Amino acid sequence: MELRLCLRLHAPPASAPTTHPPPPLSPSPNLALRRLRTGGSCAVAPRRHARKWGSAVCAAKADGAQGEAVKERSVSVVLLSGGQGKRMGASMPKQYLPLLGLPIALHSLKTFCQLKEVKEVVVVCDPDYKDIFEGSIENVQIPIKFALPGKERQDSVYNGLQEIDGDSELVCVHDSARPLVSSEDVKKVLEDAIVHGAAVLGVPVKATIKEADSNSFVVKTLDRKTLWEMQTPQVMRPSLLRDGFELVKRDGLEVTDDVSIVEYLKHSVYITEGSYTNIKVTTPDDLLLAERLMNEK
Ligand SMILES: Nc1ccn([C@@H]2O[C@H](COP(=O)(O)OP(=O)(O)OP(=O)(O)O)[C@@H](O)[C@H]2O)c(=O)n1
Ligand SMILES: C[C@](O)(CO)[C@H](O)COP(=O)(O)O
Repeated sequence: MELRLCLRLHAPPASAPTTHPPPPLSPSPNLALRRLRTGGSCAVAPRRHARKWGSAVCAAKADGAQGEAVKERSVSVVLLSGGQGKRMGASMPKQYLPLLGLPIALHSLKTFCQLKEVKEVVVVCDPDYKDIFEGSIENVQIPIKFALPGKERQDSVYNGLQEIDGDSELVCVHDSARPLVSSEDVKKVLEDAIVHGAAVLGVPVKATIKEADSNSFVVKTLDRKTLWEMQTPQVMRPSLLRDGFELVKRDGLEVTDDVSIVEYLKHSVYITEGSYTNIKVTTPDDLLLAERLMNEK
């Protein structure tokens, strides 16, 4: 499918190469450091071989098994574009700021529209910004639908979920503020979601993380090799998200990501190892970093 972006707000970007860096197969710098500290041999299993922690969350592939095929046109994408971007402090919501000449939100829209697995995209956005999406992509063969944003991110996800096709096998929730997600990583997380019912892109935490009390005293140091930073897409069977939302709403729970809703159902969630480059543009420095990473793509 040939896609051509025709922008009303900004000129189209110069055609960029579509190759992506390979997924991070080599151990993280932290792992290398821990190797050094233990005299060269690896005292901990590489993170991609980590297996299980907590009650309901499993870590990324241990056996290198191939993911299951995701059927063509079986996935509904909910593209979240309903935030205000307060931390960015710009004159418009951050997802509409230009990144290499294209509004941030259109970068991932383009990525999803190019995937044969995707049957539709539900854009959750303020109606004032609908025209940024409408007609932004020429020759697109899937419907672009719209839903209204809610007060919090989870309310926007709920509204988007109401608009998806009833026959979809997976719902794939993505922050439009993550313009750098690669189609390879999206495909991996879709495959894992088909196998496990729910999967999320994540990367091993690089920092040392401590829990503190309300007086800023350390309570404990968390075991870094069990910690992953969550990204989007977050993908699950639609029934899991619907059932989860019922419980979450009943119990008045606030969540900051979507698989938390599935975890609340006590259903397992698989972490698909993603890329550190899949950053969320949150503050002005992220915009500079995103520009640089996008140029290197
Ligand atoms: N009520 C909301 C809040 C957030 N989002 C979307 O969820 C993603 C992640 O949220 P975040 O980065 O926190 O965006 P904002 O809420 O816009 O940022 P801020 O907290 O700085 O206002 C973004 O793509 C944002 O547009 C949304 O659709 N509806
Ligand atoms: C879902 C998420 O992108 C995972 O990292 C993130 O939690 C959403 O952003 P927020 O800034 O916490 O609303």
